[in-house]
Amino acid sequence: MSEASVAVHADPDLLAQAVAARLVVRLLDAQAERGQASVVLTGGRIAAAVYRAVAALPARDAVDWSRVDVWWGDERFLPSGDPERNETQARAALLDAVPLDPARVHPMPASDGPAGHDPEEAAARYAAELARSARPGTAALPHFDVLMLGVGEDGHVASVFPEHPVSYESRPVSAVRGSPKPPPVRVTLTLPAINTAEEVWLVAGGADKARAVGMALAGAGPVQLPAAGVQGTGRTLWLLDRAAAADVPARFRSLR
Ligand SMILES: O=C(O)[C@H](O)[C@@H](O)[C@H](O)[C@H](O)COP(=O)(O)O
Repeated sequence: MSEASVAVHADPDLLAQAVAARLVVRLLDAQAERGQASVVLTGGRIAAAVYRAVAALPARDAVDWSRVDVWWGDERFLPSGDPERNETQARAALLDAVPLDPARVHPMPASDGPAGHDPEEAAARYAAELARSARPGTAALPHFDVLMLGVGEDGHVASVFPEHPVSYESRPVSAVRGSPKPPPVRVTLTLPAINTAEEVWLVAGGADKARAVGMALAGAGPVQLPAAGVQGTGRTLWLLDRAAAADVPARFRSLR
């Protein structure tokens, strides 16, 4: 497990640009090392800005997109193509613009898909799809080179919400009902699954995130503040704009 580190950028736009540049480099490095790369996407405003910034980067063409696996950390359980789905947002902002292998793009099931209107069944199907991509006999999950997370004002990550039963869940994928952030029904990777990623990046911009970010870095409990329970196996990186970094504890400030 890795110690957290913090990088701060002047404003949300520069934050998105910097995360986009890091993401391209991370995918290139993974492909240089392993011949392929895998990324876990998230939803929300800052994630969409990052995806648009990657699409606009000339260096994105240096990535062999046909050898990138794309997974999602969480999804809003809505019909396929719904504009509120994290998948729809990511496709519009980035995925439709790069030559991915459709077989390597792994959206979470939609509410009008083969799982029917049953988020538990959708979670089970996604867990099975992850397990099929895992190295035989080793694990229930494939290797994730980088897993990106937005951070909610309440400290949620993916769709793991504070004090919600999902924050105690040990299976890798869980249905979520009664989400405090709309829509109420979701599917999410759980903290134990998120924490198998080699690098986890928590991306947050804006003053309304400062409290949650500060408390997570100060060592809050993972049930009270799921962002505090996130740790990549190789690296845990908080990527913030100045406003979101306002309450970062002093011991991380010296690292900037
Ligand atoms: O489905 C979602 O809404 C997300 O995956 C969620 O975890 C999001 O990343 C955070 O709520 C931050 O979202 P913002 O960047 O929009 O604040």
